[in-house]
Amino acid sequence: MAKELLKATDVSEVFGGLKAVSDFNFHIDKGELVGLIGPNGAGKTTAFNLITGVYQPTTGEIHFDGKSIVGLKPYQITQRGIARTFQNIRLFSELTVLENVKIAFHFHVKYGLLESVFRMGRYFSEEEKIEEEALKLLKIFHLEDKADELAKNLPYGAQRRLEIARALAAKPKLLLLDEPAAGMNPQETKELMEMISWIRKEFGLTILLIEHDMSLVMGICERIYVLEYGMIIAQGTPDVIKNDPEVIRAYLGGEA
Ligand SMILES: Nc1ncnc2c1ncn2[C@@H]1O[C@H](COP(=O)(O)OP(=O)(O)OP(=O)(O)O)[C@@H](O)[C@H]1O
Repeated sequence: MAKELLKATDVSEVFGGLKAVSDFNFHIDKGELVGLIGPNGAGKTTAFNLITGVYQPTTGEIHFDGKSIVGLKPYQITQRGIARTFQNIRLFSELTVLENVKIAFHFHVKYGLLESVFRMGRYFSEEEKIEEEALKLLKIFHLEDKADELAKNLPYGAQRRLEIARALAAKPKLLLLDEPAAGMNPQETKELMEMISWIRKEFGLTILLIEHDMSLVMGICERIYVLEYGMIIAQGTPDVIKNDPEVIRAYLGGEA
């Protein structure tokens, strides 16, 4: 059996009087592709914000790779190996497509200040390596022809793909995708699904995704958690979820 990579135990998050996430217990094993679904306001993005250190849990524990990550800052959690994309795309809009990916790589390079000032030695070889790796990622996401365009000038679907490419530049073990297919047409969504499956294998990733597009969730996730009012009301394989009466009631508006 695969080893647990992420585990949340009795996690709650209270905003004022509202329990946005309540007694959240879940786990993701290494290599799994797991979906997190639920109606608007169910607490999905709050769960992502708790995992990535944007919020601290009011109560409960979160372990990543066997160690607690509660209390760590978002950048420390990125360094531990968790990267994410956002529901509202957050790119450096005035930078080029290539620069957006190269910036993320820079978190991982090791060269001293003097070397970078004088642009000598290791700096050059690191820069060349970064550019090469960034271009490789752009190719995976069919963005290599757009490398020199400003990020803001890309069509919406391409901006979403660029966000994933940038997240991968942080070399994560766990990738969190917040509505990656939002705003995409069916053809773009289909291509995105193939890309997600491919990068998982290629990079040995574990993936947790929030998505409203049921064809995507049911098509690629092995396991799904369903949230309603901050609580997990169901979990299981796509077949189990599709036929769960609680899910049909809560999420699909009563239609079988
Ligand atoms: N920073 C905050 N302060 C106060 N309330 C918040 C905060 N963040 C989220 N909430 C509330 O917590 C609840 C869960 O919100 P969240 O954004 O996590 O839901 P969601 O499942 O991601 O919804 P959607 O599908 O609409 O994105 C909502 O009632 C929301 O208004």
